[in-house]
Amino acid sequence: MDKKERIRELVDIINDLNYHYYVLDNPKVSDKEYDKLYDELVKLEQETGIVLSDSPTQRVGATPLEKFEKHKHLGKLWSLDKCKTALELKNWDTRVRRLIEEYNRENEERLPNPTYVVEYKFDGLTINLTYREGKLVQGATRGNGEIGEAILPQIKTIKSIPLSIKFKGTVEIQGEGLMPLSVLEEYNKTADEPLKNARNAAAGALRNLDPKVTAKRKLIAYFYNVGYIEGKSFNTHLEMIDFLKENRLPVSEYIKTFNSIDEVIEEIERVKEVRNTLDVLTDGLVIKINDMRTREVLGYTQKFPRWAIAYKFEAEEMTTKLIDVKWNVGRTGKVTPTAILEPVEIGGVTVKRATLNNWDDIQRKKVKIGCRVWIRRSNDVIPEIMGTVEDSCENPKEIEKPKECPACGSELIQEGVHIFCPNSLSCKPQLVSRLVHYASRDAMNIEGFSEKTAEQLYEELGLEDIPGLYELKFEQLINLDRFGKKKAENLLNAIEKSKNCRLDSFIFALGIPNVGKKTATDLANTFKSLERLMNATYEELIAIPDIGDKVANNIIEFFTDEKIISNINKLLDEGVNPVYKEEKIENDTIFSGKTVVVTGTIEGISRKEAKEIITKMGGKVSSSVSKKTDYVIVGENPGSKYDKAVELGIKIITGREFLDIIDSFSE
Ligand SMILES: NC(=O)c1ccc[n+]([C@@H]2O[C@H](COP(=O)([O-])OP(=O)(O)OC[C@H]3O[C@@H](n4cnc5c(N)ncnc54)[C@H](O)[C@@H]3O)[C@@H](O)[C@H]2O)c1
Ligand SMILES: [Zn+2]
Repeated sequence: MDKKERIRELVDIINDLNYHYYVLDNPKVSDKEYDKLYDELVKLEQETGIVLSDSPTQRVGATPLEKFEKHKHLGKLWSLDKCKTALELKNWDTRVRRLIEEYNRENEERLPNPTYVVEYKFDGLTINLTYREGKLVQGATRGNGEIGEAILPQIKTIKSIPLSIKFKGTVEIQGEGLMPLSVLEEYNKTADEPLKNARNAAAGALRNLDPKVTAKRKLIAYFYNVGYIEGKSFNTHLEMIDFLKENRLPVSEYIKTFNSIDEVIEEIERVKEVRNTLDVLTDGLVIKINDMRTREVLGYTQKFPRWAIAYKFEAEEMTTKLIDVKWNVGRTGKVTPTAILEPVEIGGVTVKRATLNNWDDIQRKKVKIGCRVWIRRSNDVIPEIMGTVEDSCENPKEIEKPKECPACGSELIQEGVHIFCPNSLSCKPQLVSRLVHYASRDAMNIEGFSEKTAEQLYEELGLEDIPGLYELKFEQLINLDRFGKKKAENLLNAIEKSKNCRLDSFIFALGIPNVGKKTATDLANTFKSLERLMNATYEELIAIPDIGDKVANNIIEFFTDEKIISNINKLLDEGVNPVYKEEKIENDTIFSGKTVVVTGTIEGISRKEAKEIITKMGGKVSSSVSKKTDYVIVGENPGSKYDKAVELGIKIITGREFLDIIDSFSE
């Protein structure tokens, strides 16, 4: 195919993708796949000089839907130029600086050196508010940048958007309507049709004809631009943001300025690490020139301003084909589906498997073998299937709900939305993973005990339960494949050693559903003995700060199961002896029995750590300085507590001295 034909083809493909994305709020491909086609088109247009009249590179967004009234924006809404690497960003900066220099050479009134404003690039639906005489009179989508859809009733459901403002002139304010990720997760737990991602969720909600539906989606919004204003102008972006704040529009707390592009690049690296902790979807950062006069000089292309650029992060969402679904049995007997995928790269990692929570989830997400599915992977989270790409199935095959255990063939039982293999005694994967968990480091810490060991013990020695571990004999082990004298002895010693264990480790080792290391420690600290924990009441459990209704019930049910009680008794009979050890508190240190206040930052140690150490050293940490205070530890940039300490003549310890004290304490 020659370049001209390919251009025609790409224009058609991209226009179709735009229609699904902007008009139907239901994209057919991931942004990464879209961007690849778009970049190819841009390159071909540059190479050939051919730009078709309906090329998507010449337009913003898409034509507004007929079902809404139209709104003509007073100031145009733009798209953003984008880059993905530090080098591309530097190239943009070089262009900006060159244009500034050219201007400065020819004009008396020089433009200032650029200051860069950095903001999150929110991934939701662009909205444009119109206020007249201090009243919110219109709210619209971006549409094609000049004409959008009027969706005022829908926009009014966003509670943080003020219906009236102090400023009385006509003004248009642009921002982004968003569905917080926590809201999306909550919504998807019970929705008949789960939403595939937060962007489509927000866009679909705002462009729903029924504002009641919009209201249920609990959207929020952030504003970042004044597109049109009567009788007022701003010298800088920051001034404009202050205007938005004064008029009580919701503005993101995150906004930073830098004087060099290298500092911006450092900031990008930093934000990449933390972006997964945000509760809203961001697909990058936007870098803007702060000075408004410079913006005027730099101007616009057909599609975007030259004074701003989006730095796009690695995509977290992709589409790929579902090849198969495998059902696996876990430690508790729960049988869960794993999706086997056509390998796909997401954020530099090749993803081949993803989780599907349960059979109901598969039904709600309309997932079938042979269809393309949406995968989301963010940092260390296990990849998850979010939904199916519409009209993407080739010979789709329904996923059947298993009736028998894939490992042992027992008839499965349904409990709520989950299915379980009831054969907890001799279903191999259940026993193997229980043994591995029991022996793991945070549990009984049996050194040298691997999954392979567990399988051998089960298959070759017929080990049926955890207490059986303590009856293993040297003669049995020595006969196992890959076991020598040394290895057999080591294993027996490690098993023997595990008998003297800490209560919290033992509780964790039991594998109570939803009781992790932290909860196990809380339980040990509260009940101080296994017997008291086994007899704990619901009220006692729920009174522990981090334990909720579900976990409390899990614990009670666990300790009423006769099989489990009998296993625990066997373990105790074998000599396992979990003891509760009080955290030892030193009573012979500089802080013993003293009241201590910490102020300012101490390098290399957090406030929380400092408090923990002082407590461990027998001191009492207080938050305010009074005559009863014995010591005030003063770090960098101390607050008024330092002045107060000086005024009351309280002994001061510097951050440096404190670090020395800790060092000599821990030696
Ligand atoms: N998957 C698909 O099928 C498909 C189809 C079309 C477009 N897209 C995606 O959309 C992108 C281009 O579309 P676009 O022009 O709508 O968006 P864009 O990525 O070019 O970004 C421009 C928009 O960013 C928003 N924005 C968020 N935070 C901002 C901030 N702090 N300051 C200024 N603006 C901010 C604004 O609303 C603005 O309209 C593509 O690169 C692609 O990833 C995907
Ligand atoms: Zn089974």
